[in-house]
Amino acid sequence: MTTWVDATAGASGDMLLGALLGAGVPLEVLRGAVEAASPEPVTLRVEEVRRAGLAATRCHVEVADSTTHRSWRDVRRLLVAADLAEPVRVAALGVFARLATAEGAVHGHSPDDVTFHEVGALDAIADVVGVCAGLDHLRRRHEGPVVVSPVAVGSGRVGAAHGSLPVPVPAVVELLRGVPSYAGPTGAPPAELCTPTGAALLVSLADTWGPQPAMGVEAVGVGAGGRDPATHPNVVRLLTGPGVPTGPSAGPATDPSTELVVEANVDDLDPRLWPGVLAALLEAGAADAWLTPIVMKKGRPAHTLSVLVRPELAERVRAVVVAETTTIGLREHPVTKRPLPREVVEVQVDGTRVRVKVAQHAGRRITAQPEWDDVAAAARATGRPARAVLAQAQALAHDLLDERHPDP
Ligand SMILES: O=C([S-])c1cc(C(=O)S)c[n+]([C@@H]2O[C@H](COP(=O)(O)O)[C@@H](O)[C@H]2O)c1
Ligand code: NI
Repeated sequence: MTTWVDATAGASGDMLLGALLGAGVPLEVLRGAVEAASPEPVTLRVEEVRRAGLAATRCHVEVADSTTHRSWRDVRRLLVAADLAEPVRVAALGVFARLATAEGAVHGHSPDDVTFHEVGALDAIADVVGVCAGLDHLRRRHEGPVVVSPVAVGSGRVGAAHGSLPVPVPAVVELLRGVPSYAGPTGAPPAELCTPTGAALLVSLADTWGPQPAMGVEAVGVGAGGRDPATHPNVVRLLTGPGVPTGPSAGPATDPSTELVVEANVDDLDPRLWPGVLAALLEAGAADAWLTPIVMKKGRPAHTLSVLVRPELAERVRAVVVAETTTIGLREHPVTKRPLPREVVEVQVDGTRVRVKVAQHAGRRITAQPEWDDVAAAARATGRPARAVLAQAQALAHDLLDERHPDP
């Protein structure tokens, strides 16, 4: 599943929240994460609005007036202690680390000494945690890359704590180093189109940058900004749907695609580190990562580490292999991947959600495999044996799909 974020009218935290809601993320997912991370009450209020004639979703982040200034250390402590799903916590920490590094660079401080005021108030915590939770929700159902368009940053000047700042504001310039950005829609009045929080979210979420890739769009979210200039719709759009291979083999999403296998033979890594290496590679976007025991040159017992990855995510995988193992070189070869058509459905086993991956061949359902992490969680929650949960989830998925698409 591909996600494309259209930031050609700019981006801010609340615009991204609106886009995620419009693309089908339940408000409760965002509220749950925001409430878990906020030290003071925060309300998310949703309103259907128009921007230059386009229907859009406005997410208002409402917080009580507060004079509390929080440093990056304070925000980090809040996020580490919050009752958040681990991937959401890691993503939110990454976004705030980028903000702190950018603010530190601009003001000449170390990131740890950065005090957020405008950028670090409660609404920014809500924006960051809410967007990370919303994207995590989409990705749990559908793995796949996030592609972000070139970012419109705006022009002119904006009032901030330091007086009037030039647009793009200095923190945005730092955050968007090396990624495509430009002033924005022709004829747009001078304004700040991309805020530091919006920029930090975009660079953290993006796997790659560019125009909409070939994809079969299914869900569309249109997130409204606060202003409504007549020159262009002040919105972020978020599109999701299956990626479609292009080029000579273009066809449906399940056509063969070319991926890379990145490999290294390693004989000198503490074996207790391997499980963490494999987990970090999957976290970085690898489709699979595995070890094969081998006997290497000089009769040394060793492992071949193999990682299957889409080309656009290969750079992240290379960085993880080099950082997490002792290898000083990599081998790579292209492979053809032939995925069967599949979808993920959700069933409830004794009130606990279990995702089931259902694959087809020649137009018929051939497997329905519950996600093991969900089965283990449901077994823990219910006290039932995991194999009973697994069998029930499988049967429920077949029942659900029989109702939806009865076999001819
Ligand atoms: O508060 C600070 S230090 C601050 C720095 C900068 C720099 O670019 S440096 C910019 N701003 C402005 O604050 C508001 C709020 O930003 P959010 O990301 O929290 O929405 C925005 O106008 C920034 O340009 C503040
Ligand atoms: Ni600043």
